[in-house]
Amino acid sequence: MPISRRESGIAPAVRALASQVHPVFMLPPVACSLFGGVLAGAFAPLAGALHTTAIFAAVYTAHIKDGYVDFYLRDEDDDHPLSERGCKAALAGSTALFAACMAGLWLRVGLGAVLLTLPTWLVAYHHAPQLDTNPVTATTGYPLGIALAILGGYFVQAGTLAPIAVAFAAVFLVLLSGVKVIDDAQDFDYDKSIQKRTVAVTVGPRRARTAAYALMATALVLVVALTALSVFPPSSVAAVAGFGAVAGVARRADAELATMLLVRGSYVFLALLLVAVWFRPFA
Ligand SMILES: CC(C)=CCC/C(C)=C/CC/C(C)=C/COP(=O)(O)OP(=O)(O)O
Repeated sequence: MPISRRESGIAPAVRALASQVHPVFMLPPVACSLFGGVLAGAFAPLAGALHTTAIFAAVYTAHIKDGYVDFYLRDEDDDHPLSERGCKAALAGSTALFAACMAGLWLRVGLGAVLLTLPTWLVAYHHAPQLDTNPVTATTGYPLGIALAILGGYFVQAGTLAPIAVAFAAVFLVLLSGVKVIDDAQDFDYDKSIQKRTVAVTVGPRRARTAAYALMATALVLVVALTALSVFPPSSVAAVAGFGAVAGVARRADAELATMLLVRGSYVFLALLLVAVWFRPFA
């Protein structure tokens, strides 16, 4: 049985496997792995490459498994580029790549790096059909992966964790959970029809919006508190002001436009925080 569900041959197989690489979802965790490393100061390329590849393999695993479950087990999707065998082969391949990176990190950095990175694969592999059936784990899975990517990226360079890395991980876990609630609200009607329990389906779109903006506000307050505690430098408030302004506009938009604004706002937020920490302009 071929890898592609449509045609046999190497080129269709490669195209089908490549179709499951979603840059919009995959670039942020990979960037966060690198960002964690940059945050640590000195950057060892081999350890950085092993961690970044492991994070890519984890997110790829999540997408392959989610696509397989949605199409072959739940009959939710109309089409899927990979055959059943293709899904299983891709899962085995991404898991083998992840395991090879774990072995490399163990040898190069130590057990701590493995213990901080392994949960990304566990969360990814169990996203569907286990974690995506509960509104809390369906919402926090991807943000948790991002937070772990920052922590692991830092650890593989520094050999330890520091308050600044934990602070970044916590802020992004809370902020992106808020963004994910708005993102999921876009599919409210469809998710309700298939009884997919997102936050919007579980508590209703209005309360989901309130919860989402409360989570984002909590992340911004956390940055201010961590600035007051000197974990973040004073100029970090610029990131709070930047994201706060975007969130203010998004609040008046529909779920689709709000998601687009908030995702871009998250990139600006990360960039402003990075500039604040890296250059410490008012230090
Ligand atoms: C390192 C890292 C970031 C790990 C986290 C991995 C993780 C949990 C990714 C989720 C990616 C995914 C399949 C999103 C779509 O699911 P959905 O259920 O929201 O949407 P869908 O099933 O309707 O497509």
